[in-house]
Amino acid sequence: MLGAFVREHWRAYAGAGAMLSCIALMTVWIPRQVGRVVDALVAGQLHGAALLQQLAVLVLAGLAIYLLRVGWRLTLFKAAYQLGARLRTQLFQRLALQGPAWFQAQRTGDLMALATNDIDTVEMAAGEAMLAGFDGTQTLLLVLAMMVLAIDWRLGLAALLPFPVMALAFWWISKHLHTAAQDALGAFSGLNQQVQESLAGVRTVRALGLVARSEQQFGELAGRAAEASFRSQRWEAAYEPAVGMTLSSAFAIALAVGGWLVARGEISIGQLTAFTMYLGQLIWPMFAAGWVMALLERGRAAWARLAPVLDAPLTLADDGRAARPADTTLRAEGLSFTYPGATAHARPALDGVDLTLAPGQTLGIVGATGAGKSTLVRLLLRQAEPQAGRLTLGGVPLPELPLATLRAHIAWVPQEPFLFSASVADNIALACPGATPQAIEAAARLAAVHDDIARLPQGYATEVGERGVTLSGGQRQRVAIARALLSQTAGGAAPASQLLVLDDALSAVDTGTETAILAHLRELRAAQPERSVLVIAHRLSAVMDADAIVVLRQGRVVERGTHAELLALGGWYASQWRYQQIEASLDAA
Ligand SMILES: Nc1ncnc2c1ncn2[C@@H]1O[C@H](COP(=O)(O)OP(=O)(O)OP(=O)(O)O)[C@@H](O)[C@H]1O
Repeated sequence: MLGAFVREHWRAYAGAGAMLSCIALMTVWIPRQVGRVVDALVAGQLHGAALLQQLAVLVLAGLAIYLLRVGWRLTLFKAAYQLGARLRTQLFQRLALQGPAWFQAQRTGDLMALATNDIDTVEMAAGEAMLAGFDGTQTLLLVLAMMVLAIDWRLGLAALLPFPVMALAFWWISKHLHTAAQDALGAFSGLNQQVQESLAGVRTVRALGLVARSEQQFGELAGRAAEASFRSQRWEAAYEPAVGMTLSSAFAIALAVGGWLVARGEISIGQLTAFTMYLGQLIWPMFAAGWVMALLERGRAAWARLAPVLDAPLTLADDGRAARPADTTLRAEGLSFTYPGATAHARPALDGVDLTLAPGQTLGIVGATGAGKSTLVRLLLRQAEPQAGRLTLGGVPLPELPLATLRAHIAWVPQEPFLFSASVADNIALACPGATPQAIEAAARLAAVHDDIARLPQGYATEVGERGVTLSGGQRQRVAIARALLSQTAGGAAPASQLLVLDDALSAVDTGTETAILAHLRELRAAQPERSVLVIAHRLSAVMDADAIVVLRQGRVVERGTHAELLALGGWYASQWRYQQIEASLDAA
């Protein structure tokens, strides 16, 4: 991935490399020139305008180095930031393709940390580290060549004696830094997870009086993250003393051996001056080496966390190519599903379910909690694949349809709908961005939420979601119903969906509102006779007018028929109906 990125942006990398080469050449030229100037001064051959000219050339060279340094950074960082943006997009695309089974095994905080912290770390490794590594190595080789070849090889070799020890120290530090960096990134992820959970559950935490415990937990995690970062920084900091000690030993050796060579007349004072300047120039490559190693180790640790997510096999295949069938009969045949991770003797969530929903019909699904109703919807939306049996739309098995086709066919209202941080109107028009205000209001009226919206401070323009007004559970459900109904009626860019799925979507509204919404749905169906509705409900009044009702118990169909037939059957439905009727009359009293 990194290699491919560098190849693609070779111009930026080559440009930055060329600028760095110019810098390195000028950098090694300067001491040599200073040496010459010193020797000429000592010999009394340089003064007046000639001296000023030499000094001006040196200053200009310094200025050119400065400008080139700015240039390479700008060129390269642009490329590195592009890498960051690319990685983030790739991560997001990958996440969008994953099915719920994959998300169940992930922690939100980890994914957020990957998208921010880990990608930043990889970005640093690809930008600064790569070029500083190149620059450091180049400067090191040039400076060494000048020291050994252009000044005196004996002096060069003697001064370099402490360097192998430093290389050994670097290797040892990097080994520890890699582990420490991995721990630090992991600890940051854990902290992120805690922030995410605490904020999402802040009301529950407060209501249960768990603020102190939550604070303590957070404090502990923050402490652990800080400690892990500190450990990693401590290893990083160990590079500096290693460089410092090596260079001071090298300076001591250079002065001793160099002084002796000058005394014997084998090198000039100017050459010794140049040599010590070269030694000083080794500071940057040495520090660069430590710094680059630290960045690369951190980058490698981040990449090791990022790569498995980018390469994880998709849990949801989207390779169906069938066209949208003309006949939209939905059929389940022998449908069975067991949740992954369920114990061997656990009952399947769905067990040999057969049902049919013809175009224009309404099918009600009822059953006690845990009977498998929501699981059926999950399979219908292909959030999971059945282990046995199949679901077909117009005879076409669902996996043979492109996911986009299937999802455009279904308008789904989940039990707990999500509202985005946007206006009510935008939330309703989520699936049909081009919908007119009139169409949005019509959908809101059908979902019996128009009056509630009209009472909001800015009506349809009121911001809701995390950053806006908090709507009640029932209002949220009705906004979601309006959203689904709009996607069934409004033209917009997307094709109108044909199947409305209400997954216990009326649970939080009162019986009167439920009756009003169901009456609207009936009117709508009369106008659009080919549309079908799947109603999942606890409250039987929501399905009593359905063309057929299926009762699930422990994943199996135990009763089926119309409301009247089921009452006559005298089974679960009939007793549940009686019970709910009594409950309703008690509520009314
Ligand atoms: N993500 C999951 N992992 C494992 N088991 C699950 C999962 N979701 C549901 N189940 C189990 O599958 C069975 C059917 O659950 P499902 O949610 O379909 O029931 P339901 O009829 O929709 O219930 P409710 O009316 O309470 O929403 C239950 O035994 C439940 O414990």
